[in-house]
Amino acid sequence: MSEAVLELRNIARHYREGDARLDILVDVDLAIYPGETVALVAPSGAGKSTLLHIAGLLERADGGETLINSAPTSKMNDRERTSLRRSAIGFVYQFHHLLPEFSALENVVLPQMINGLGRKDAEGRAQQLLEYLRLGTRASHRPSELSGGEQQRVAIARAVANAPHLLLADEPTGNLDPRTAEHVFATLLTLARHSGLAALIATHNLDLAEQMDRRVTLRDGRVEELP
Ligand SMILES: Nc1ncnc2c1ncn2[C@@H]1O[C@H](COP(=O)(O)OP(=O)(O)OP(=O)(O)O)[C@@H](O)[C@H]1O
Repeated sequence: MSEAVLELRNIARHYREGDARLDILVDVDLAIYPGETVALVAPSGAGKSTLLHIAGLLERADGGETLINSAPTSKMNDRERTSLRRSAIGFVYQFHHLLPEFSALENVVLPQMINGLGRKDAEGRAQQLLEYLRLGTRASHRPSELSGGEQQRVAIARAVANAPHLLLADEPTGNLDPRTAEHVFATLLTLARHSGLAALIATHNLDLAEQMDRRVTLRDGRVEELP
C-alpha cells in the first residue's frame, strides 16, 4: 500500500474549564491513504472539529504525532507548519468563509498567489477549477451574488486550488438544504476521487457518509471504525 497522506498517532488533546479538565481526544489513531474518502460521524461535542484542526495543523495536540505524507509535524515551528498546510492541505468549512469583497475567481486565485504562483497561472487554474465545478459563468460574481450551493462550490475550488494531497471538511453541507447538500457533496466526492485526494469529512448526514469509502466515529476520545 502507498504511504498515508494523513496519519494521526496517539493524539491527545484536552481543554481546561476552570478547575476541570476536559479530555476530548484521548488516544486517536487514524491513517488515510491517497484517493480514500473517510466520513467522520460523531455526536456534537465529541471532538470532530478538534480532530480536524489538529490534522490540518491549525491546532497543536497535547500528545502524539500528526504525520503529513509521512513527515512528523509536532517538532516543526509555526512557520514550517503553515507552509506545509498551505501546500498540502485544503479546508472546507460549514460556512464558506469566502472574502466578501472579492469575486469568486479572486477567492480561488489568492491562496495560489500566497503559495507563490504568479497571477496569470493562478487565474488560469482558478478559471479551470470553476468551470470544472460548473461555475465558469459565475467567476466574476462576489459571494453575496451567489446561491449557498454556489458559494460552497467556490469554497471547494479554493480548498483544492493549491492541489493539496489532503482535503479536510467540517460539515461542508451543514448549512445547505438537502437537495443542494446532496449536489455539493457529490461534487466534493467526484473532485476528491478525480484528483486522488485523501479526504476526511465530518458530517452528521448518514446518507452522505454512506457514499464515502470508510466511516469512522469518535468514542471516548478514540477513533473507531464504523461498518
Ligand atoms: N478552545 C476550547 N476551550 C475549551 N473547550 C473547548 C475548546 N474547543 C472545543 N472545546 C470543547 O471540546 C469539545 C469538543 O469540541 P468540538 O468542536 O471538537 O466538537 P464537535 O464534535 O466538532 O462538535 P459539533 O458537531 O457540535 O461541531 C466540546 O465540548 C467543546 O465545548
